[in-house]
Amino acid sequence: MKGHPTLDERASHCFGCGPANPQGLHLSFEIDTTHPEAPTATAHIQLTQLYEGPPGYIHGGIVATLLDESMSKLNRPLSVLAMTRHMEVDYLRPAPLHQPLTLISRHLRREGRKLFHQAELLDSEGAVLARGKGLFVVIDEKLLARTGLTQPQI
Ligand SMILES: CCCCCCCCCC(=O)SCCNC(=O)CCNC(=O)[C@H](O)C(C)(C)COP(=O)(O)OP(=O)(O)OC[C@H]1O[C@@H](n2cnc3c(N)ncnc32)[C@H](O)[C@@H]1OP(=O)(O)O
Repeated sequence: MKGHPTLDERASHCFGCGPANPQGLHLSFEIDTTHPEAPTATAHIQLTQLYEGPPGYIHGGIVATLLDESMSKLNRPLSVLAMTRHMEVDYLRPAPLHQPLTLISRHLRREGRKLFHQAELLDSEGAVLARGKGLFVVIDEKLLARTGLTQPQI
């Protein structure tokens, strides 16, 4: 795969976390590996009207994106490359724009190639606004190669 960019080199336009995407969310996560088998990822966010769905609130698709991105950040500390295979979202309360919110994900369990994660979007009082559960499937070098990428250092 010499000559092909690594995944990290191509990830800078990721809508969720890529610094080079001017229209992206620019999410930045703190990863806690105090318990290496159960890492967590936390981001502090505050979204503008660009992401509005119902008046004053975050669009539901963006809420799903936040949860998905948050869960995806658990894969590297688990030393795997994995993609979302399935996710479900509980929209518990409308998520407000212009207010500080917290995004927290945690790894639940692994069954072979299947990683089960969970993520929550919380308001400043700690109330859960949305909860996602995700199945991420570990991908191999062959799939990565089909996308023209090479393995990053993990
Ligand atoms: C490269 C890393 C990039 C990181 C960027 C992160 C961005 C944020 C995260 C994302 O949004 S990723 C983008 C959205 N996801 C995708 O585009 C993935 C598209 N799907 C695929 O490419 C393939 O489906 C995938 C590589 C994930 C898996 O394909 P496979 O053919 O290797 O696996 P398969 O579909 O057979 O499913 C694997 C296992 O999951 C099981 N499974 C599927 N759906 C299930 C379900 N709903 N519940 C429980 N198990 C389920 C399935 O039965 C099977 O179980 P077994 O291995 O035990 O046989």
